[in-house]
Amino acid sequence: MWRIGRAALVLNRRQHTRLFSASIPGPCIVHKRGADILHDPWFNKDTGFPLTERDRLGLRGLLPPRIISFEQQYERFMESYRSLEKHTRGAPTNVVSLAKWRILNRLHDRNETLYYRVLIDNIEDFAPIIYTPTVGLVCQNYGGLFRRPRGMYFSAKDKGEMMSMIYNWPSPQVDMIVLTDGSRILGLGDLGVQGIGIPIGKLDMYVAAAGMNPQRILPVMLDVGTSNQKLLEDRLYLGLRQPRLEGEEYLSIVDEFMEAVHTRWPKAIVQFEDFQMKWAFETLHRYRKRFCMFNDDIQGTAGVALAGLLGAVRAQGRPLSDFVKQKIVVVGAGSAGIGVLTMAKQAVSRMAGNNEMAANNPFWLLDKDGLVTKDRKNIDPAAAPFARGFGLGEIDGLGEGASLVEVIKKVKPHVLLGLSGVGGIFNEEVLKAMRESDSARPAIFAMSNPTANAECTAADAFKYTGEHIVFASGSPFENIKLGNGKIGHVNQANNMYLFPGIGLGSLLAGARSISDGMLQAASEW
Ligand SMILES: NC(=O)c1ccc[n+]([C@@H]2O[C@H](COP(=O)([O-])OP(=O)(O)OC[C@H]3O[C@@H](n4cnc5c(N)ncnc54)[C@H](O)[C@@H]3O)[C@@H](O)[C@H]2O)c1
Ligand SMILES: O=C(O)C[C@H](O)C(=O)O
Ligand SMILES: [Mg+2]
Repeated sequence: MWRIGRAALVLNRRQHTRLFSASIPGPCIVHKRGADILHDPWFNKDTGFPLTERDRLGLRGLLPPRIISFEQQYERFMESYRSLEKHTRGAPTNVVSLAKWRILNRLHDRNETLYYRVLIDNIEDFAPIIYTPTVGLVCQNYGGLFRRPRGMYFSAKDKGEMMSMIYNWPSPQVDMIVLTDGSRILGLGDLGVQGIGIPIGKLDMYVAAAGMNPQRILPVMLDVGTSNQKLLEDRLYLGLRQPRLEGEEYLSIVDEFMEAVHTRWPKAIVQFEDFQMKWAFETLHRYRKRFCMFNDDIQGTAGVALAGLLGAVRAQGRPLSDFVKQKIVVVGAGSAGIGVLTMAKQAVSRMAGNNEMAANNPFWLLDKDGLVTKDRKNIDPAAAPFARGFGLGEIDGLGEGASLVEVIKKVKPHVLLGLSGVGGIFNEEVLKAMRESDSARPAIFAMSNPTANAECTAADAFKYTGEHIVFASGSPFENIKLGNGKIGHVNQANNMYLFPGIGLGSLLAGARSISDGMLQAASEW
């Protein structure tokens, strides 16, 4: 599926050129003059302005005399990027990644036309820099990296002001908004206002992969405080220095924002991103019938994971209808894990009929307290539908809180899927236990981000479970050389292969809401 995803990304590149060139400011009315144009990344062409435009727009004398074409500027940027790569070779990965992010971010802040052309043409190289995993590092260091504002910030201090604030955004039309409150950034936890890096990176993928007009996207941070004590004590922290709001006080901020944004742009699509679990489900339930919105961590992830689960059946050389016979162990019962199981259960019910599902529950769900069963005390209502202990398909000897190794040894699952946020929990013992899978090609999906939070590396999965596995991860890993010329192929199971299509499809269809059926269709496409 994800290879198709890449094809879709590449396909979009060609489409995108048409779309993008259609949407990027060609001959348009520019109401700015002189230095204001040079300082506006939407309109700036740097040294590419021809003499006629320099005269007409009051730029003569504000640029070096020589006119450098777009293509020459492109080559010049790529040369400086490749030179950076050469001169940082051997430096620590984080240092290199942040240096690459900085050179791309400077271009983004200066000349968006050139930036998106460069990004689209080099998407496989640059996605891991402007998106996962590097974007996680950027969010962690945002206080020191911040140079030029991008997007809008609505804070708890703006209560009652949002309806007027929304008109401060310079673009008359906004199609796509990615919104976060910074409460669960990737697997890095509460990063407060520094989480703005995620909406910016996600929207870059909308432009690069779906051809969205960069002048009609809007990254938004809802700064409702943070529970991250380290940030509250950090002198460079740019957000509200207060504990994170809770309860109705919190929801009133989100309510006011959603009202304000849809007053100005009634058809704007809002993607909720990286909200902590309780608000991820609550806000999805609260808004999905009133606005065109979705939660990417719950629904986008579910779509991508279902695509991968169906792809794993195909990779195991079995008919898709065998999906209902797949035994699937999911580690992580948060917004992502529950989202995946909910969609997978819908797919099984659709394929096999509800009574079959009850009889042979094919899912085992674990969280930080082990296997979730009906004996769990104070079970999370979201996890309850997946608690073991019902139906005839019970495998004896697996009680409440059973460990992952116990579950694998008893169940011999076809699929082991991680959305725990905890790096390395698919350790050698777990991965070796997967050798006993009932599948000739067990699937291991280490979907947590960023890389350090992946449940296992690709190398360990191939090394300990064997070279016949189907492997996918949330953050990119290189393919593995297995020796004798054989390659262990690594897929990327990331919702970036789904949300650009969901947003673009909803926009082009003029959808008033985003249904589960749309996400199912996207995952089966
Ligand atoms: N690949 C993707 O497209 C994608 C999409 C969404 C989320 N994610 C990643 O998934 C991870 C979780 O996201 P979330 O929103 O569900 O987080 P969350 O905090 O809502 O849930 C985490 C879950 O993992 C469980 N857990 C924690 N430690 C555990 C352990 N040692 N063993 C078993 N379970 C454990 C917790 O009990 C909780 O149920 C993050 O790293 C996130 O980046 C990846
Ligand atoms: O941001 C990503 O890379 C995927 C996902 O939305 C996540 O929260 O991990
Ligand atoms: Mg996310």
